[in-house]
Amino acid sequence: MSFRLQPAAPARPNRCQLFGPGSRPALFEKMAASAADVINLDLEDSVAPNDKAQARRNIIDASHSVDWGSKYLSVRINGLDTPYWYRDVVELLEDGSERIDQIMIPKVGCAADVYAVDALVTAIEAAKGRQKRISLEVIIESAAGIAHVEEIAASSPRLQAMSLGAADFAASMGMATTGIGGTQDNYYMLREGAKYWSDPWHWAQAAIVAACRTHGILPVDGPFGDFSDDEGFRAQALRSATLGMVGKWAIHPKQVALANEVFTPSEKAVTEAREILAAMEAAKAAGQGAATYKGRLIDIASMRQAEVIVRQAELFAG
Ligand SMILES: CC(C)(COP(=O)(O)OP(=O)(O)OC[C@H]1O[C@@H](n2cnc3c(N)ncnc32)[C@H](O)[C@@H]1OP(=O)(O)O)[C@@H](O)C(=O)NCCC(=O)NCCSC(=O)C[C@H](O)C(=O)O
Ligand SMILES: [Mg+2]
Repeated sequence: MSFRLQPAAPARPNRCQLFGPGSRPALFEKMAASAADVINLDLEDSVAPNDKAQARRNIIDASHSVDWGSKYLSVRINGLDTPYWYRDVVELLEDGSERIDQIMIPKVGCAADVYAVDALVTAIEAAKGRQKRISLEVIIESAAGIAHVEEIAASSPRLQAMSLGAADFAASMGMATTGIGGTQDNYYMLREGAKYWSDPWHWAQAAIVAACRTHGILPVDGPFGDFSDDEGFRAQALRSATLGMVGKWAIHPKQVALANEVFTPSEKAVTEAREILAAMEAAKAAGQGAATYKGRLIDIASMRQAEVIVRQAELFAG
């Protein structure tokens, strides 16, 4: 372990982030009633330019009128390259209720993007005497974003979560696909005439997880566009969970249960993790640093792995 300890990410459930356009207020009550841990009301790409001002008003009104229960309530503002973003922040925090928890910044390309939003949020909070400190989340969805991912993860004490935005990421990278996440037909290895598909999102996800874990940020997988493909969503989510991501976006309500299922450790996994911890406690009491569990090696590092699963299970139980 480095002399500098790895900080813990915020201890709150973030298995599923359900998105809905700010221009469709009829969806808000349904979103609030869903089983998603986080709600993302969108002012950015799902809202047409002519609807931006009304969408802001809809979200502000809903922050007062809708019962969001225990949901973590996040609003995605417009990108810093647009004329909309500063009004998004100003109006949301001047007129929106204290129920708003988080602002999501899209297309972040460098730490200064987060700094700019942080400065504006800080000024408004002080001027308006807001009681709740707004947190930030960012989307890595450009070549610049992934190139600067570590400095972005370190950019602000307000930063709590970071997502991969597969659609804009693919566009910015010039990737030859219109798919939003998932298996890409042309990304395969060939051996003796058989195709073996590989995962073009893997390296960006791994870079995001490493940056997030270094700085105590929640790494989240973004959208899976084909909401008619449950198995495709599940496969993508399982890969993300295996890499260390804590949750995934839902762009349609039918994806919420899938994300919750994948990012909640199964009873079998939790039982196994507890058994590993017990076996290692017994080994330590006997003066040993390693032991055998179901025919395989376990040691002190296995305890740390098992603790990750037990901590997750405890988070969702309570
Ligand atoms: C994708 C949708 C446009 C589909 O909407 P719709 O045609 O209304 O869907 P259905 O008829 O299948 O709906 C069935 C019922 O579910 C309700 N519904 C629909 N969407 C939602 C929702 N988001 N939350 C809650 N409830 C929802 C319908 O009202 C129906 O209810 P009922 O009639 O009572 O049965 C739509 O789902 C949608 O707009 N999704 C979100 C789109 C969005 O926010 N996109 C932005 C995030 S993705 C992105 O930005 C890309 C990223 O940045 C990147 O670069 O990768
Ligand atoms: Mg995007």
